[in-house]
Amino acid sequence: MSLLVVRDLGKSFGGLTAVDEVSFSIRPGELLALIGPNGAGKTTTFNMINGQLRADRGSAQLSGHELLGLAPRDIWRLGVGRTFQIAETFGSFTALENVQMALLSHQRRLFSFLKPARAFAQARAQELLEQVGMAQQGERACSELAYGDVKRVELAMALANEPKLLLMDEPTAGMAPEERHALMALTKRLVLEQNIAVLFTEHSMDVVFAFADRVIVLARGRLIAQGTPAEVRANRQVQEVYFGTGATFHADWGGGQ
Ligand SMILES: Nc1ncnc2c1ncn2[C@@H]1O[C@H](COP(=O)(O)OP(=O)(O)OP(=O)(O)O)[C@@H](O)[C@H]1O
Repeated sequence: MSLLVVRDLGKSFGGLTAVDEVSFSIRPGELLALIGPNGAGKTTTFNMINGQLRADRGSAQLSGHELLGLAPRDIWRLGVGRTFQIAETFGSFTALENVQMALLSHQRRLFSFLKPARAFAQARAQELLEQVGMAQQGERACSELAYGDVKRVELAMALANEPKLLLMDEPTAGMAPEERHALMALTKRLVLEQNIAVLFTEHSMDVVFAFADRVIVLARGRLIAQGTPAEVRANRQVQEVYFGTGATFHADWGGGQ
């Protein structure tokens, strides 16, 4: 049973069709990678689903609820979460405080200083930090943490919203290969345990081939292939689209799984 069903999604900017009749679906517990060369329409697709960008055509239904046309906050409340980067201004806050803020915001009690809300958030924040393997570092300022650990805190913050669907835009950008794999292995374990569906974009093909359950491929706004990582890797049209565009794709071509 699909959680998110996207049908004939479309968006144009002036004369440019950025996303053209794109259809796909995701099941709970599934990691679906959205890949494609630069300018393929990945970010535009993401932003239509999370409400930041108005779609021109199509539909995106979460358990039968139409998302298109809703404000980002209402989409978030329906259970569509996203990883967001800890802004520099919050770097001075501890890991625990950052997760607490995400929790209080989820409960619509942001900056509530009522004792019960604070106590609840503190206990739950600690639990979330444990889930991402950061229980011992809760009192450290995020600005002092290693990059991979900041990413773990950001994952805990995304989970605070108890999402049904998690949108991750290049979750491993800027990370070293071992760090990338550790973060994605953790993400995979948590989403399976919590039955969350994940849609992620990723330029690193080794991550895609190692962790995605299924892959959809966009090129110039159109969905040109979908299937298992092995099917997509063997797809001639996909190989043609990527040829000469990304050294990463070719370098890591055989390195996944
Ligand atoms: N606000 C905008 N106004 C005009 N054109 C836009 C706008 N946003 C995106 N585009 C164009 O739409 C197309 C798809 O862009 P998009 O950012 O969705 O691609 P992408 O697959 O996410 O690329 P990348 O991998 O480089 O991030 C591109 O040609 C881009 O230039």
